[in-house]
Amino acid sequence: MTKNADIVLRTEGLKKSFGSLQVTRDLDLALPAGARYALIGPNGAGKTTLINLITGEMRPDSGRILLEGQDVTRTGTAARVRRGLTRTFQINALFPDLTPLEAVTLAICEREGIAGQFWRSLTAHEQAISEGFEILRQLGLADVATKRTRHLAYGQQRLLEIALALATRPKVLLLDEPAAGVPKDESAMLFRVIEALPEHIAVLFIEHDMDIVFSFASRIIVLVAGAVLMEAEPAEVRDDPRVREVYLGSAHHG
Ligand SMILES: Nc1ncnc2c1ncn2[C@@H]1O[C@H](COP(=O)(O)OP(=O)(O)OP(=O)(O)O)[C@@H](O)[C@H]1O
Repeated sequence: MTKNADIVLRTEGLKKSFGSLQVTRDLDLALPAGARYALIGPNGAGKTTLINLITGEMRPDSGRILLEGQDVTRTGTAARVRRGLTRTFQINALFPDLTPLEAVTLAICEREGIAGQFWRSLTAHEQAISEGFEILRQLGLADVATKRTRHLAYGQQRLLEIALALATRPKVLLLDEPAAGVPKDESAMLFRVIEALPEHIAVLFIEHDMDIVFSFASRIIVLVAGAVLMEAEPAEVRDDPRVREVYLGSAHHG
């Protein structure tokens, strides 16, 4: 069992309905530091809704969300990001005409509250630039740091989204289909980078490709109709007859 103190993100009894449709049913999750957890489940299981609830884009009908033991259920999205709860989206939302270095540096300046302050000492900006370059290097994007984003391969663009998320200094990183639209050979590369992110960051990712899930997740949470069917290590999930029946049996999606 993971010690209580190691849990970075916890949800308790989360519930959300859209009209009569219960999309999140009494959901209890616990994400320890260093987690590389996959969230899987058939289409409509409520995966994206769960991420939206955790980040604050949606309010739960009841239940609590705890970040490092602090209740953030009523905290706004931006404040959650400042406290280390960050996500990426399924849809690419990058600025095509900025270079990766410009975009990441800008994100760091935003974090530091020095964006747009040209009178600020140059040192502050220089620090932001070198931190930005370091993040890009970590993600294998150093070679394209000064290319315009529109000229990057799609897999590199998805990595840049993760770089922008890292610029917020996350403790919890929620990745909604980070490899969506990326060719299969590039998606394994992308997940190797995710796997190698700093140890202290807890990662929860939604992914439909089971090869990827079984290779890169340290644990898998299986969501069916808004409830956790099981949470276990990949081998156990793979062998579970309920998962085969409910999820893998209906795997013609994504
Ligand atoms: N804003 C909304 N209003 C009404 N219904 C919604 C809303 N958002 C999601 N739903 C419904 O809630 C259910 C869960 O949706 P959600 O997108 O969370 O599932 P998912 O597991 O992420 O699915 P997918 O794998 O297709 O992305 C679906 O039936 C969806 O139609």
